[in-house]
Amino acid sequence: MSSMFGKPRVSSERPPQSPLPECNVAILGCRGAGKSALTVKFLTKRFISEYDPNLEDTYSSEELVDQQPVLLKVMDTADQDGPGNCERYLCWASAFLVVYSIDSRKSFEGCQRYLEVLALHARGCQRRCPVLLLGNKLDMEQYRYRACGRCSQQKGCPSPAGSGASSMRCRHARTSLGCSTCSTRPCGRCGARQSGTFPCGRSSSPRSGPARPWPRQWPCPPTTAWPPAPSTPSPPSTTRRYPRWPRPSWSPSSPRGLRAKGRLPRSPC
Ligand SMILES: Nc1nc2c(ncn2[C@@H]2O[C@H](COP(=O)(O)OP(=O)(O)OP(=O)(O)O)[C@@H](O)[C@H]2O)c(=O)[nH]1
Repeated sequence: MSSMFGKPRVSSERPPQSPLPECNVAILGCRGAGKSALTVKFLTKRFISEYDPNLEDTYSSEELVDQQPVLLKVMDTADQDGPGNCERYLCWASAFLVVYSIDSRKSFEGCQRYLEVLALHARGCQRRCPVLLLGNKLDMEQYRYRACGRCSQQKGCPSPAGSGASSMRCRHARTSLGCSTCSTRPCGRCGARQSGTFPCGRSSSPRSGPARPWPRQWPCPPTTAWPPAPSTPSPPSTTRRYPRWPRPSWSPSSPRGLRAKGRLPRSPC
């Protein structure tokens, strides 16, 4: 049994005649939401920042799901302007991931159109496909728009309860989406950017800490939680499990793939 992505591989123990069950996952969302980054992170456990926004591809990886080996196929879509030509993934996928960036209200609102398309498709479809609404770029929490509770200005990504996720019958992955304070954001009513009490009278949460200029820097560099993308292939190390190159366990369906997207360094071989 060899190791792949830190998980045990079982392919060598499988009789050759029994094909793996397949699971097709389509990753949807507005441009820049981080779909490709998520895909790459999942496949390689690395964060790679360069990208070509116009490329779309499907990748496959053997994974363990409930202790069972599954051939997971991930379609990293690249719609130009919201859902279009949706048949290519509606008929193909058995699960959908609708991604938005927590620092972009526009990307969140863009998800609504995808969820509507999926809901429409589900109505005319016999099989039920799970849909997950996913808030991405959690390291950008400090730049996330938020609603001012006093002014009722909905500038930010709403909480899952108000997101419409339940009415769209999808799950909403919320890791840091909760609106705790907007003290580091301009107040929707008075425009002030400070902690404590705003000129309009709204108080900030004590959890907010010191005020930060907003935005401090844009675009935000990846935090330390994201390993920097090396420009050359990383040799396997004992502390970090980066895949060997070339990696046999997953592959883009076309030569364009991630490498063409600039997301993967070229193999040294
Ligand atoms: N800070 C931070 N940046 C991210 C994260 N995920 C993606 N990005 C950056 O966001 C930008 C867009 O990411 P992509 O993965 O290309 O987004 P996409 O949804 O695939 O965009 P399209 O290919 O245009 O559809 C890139 O500059 C990424 O480096 C994240 O979790 N944190």
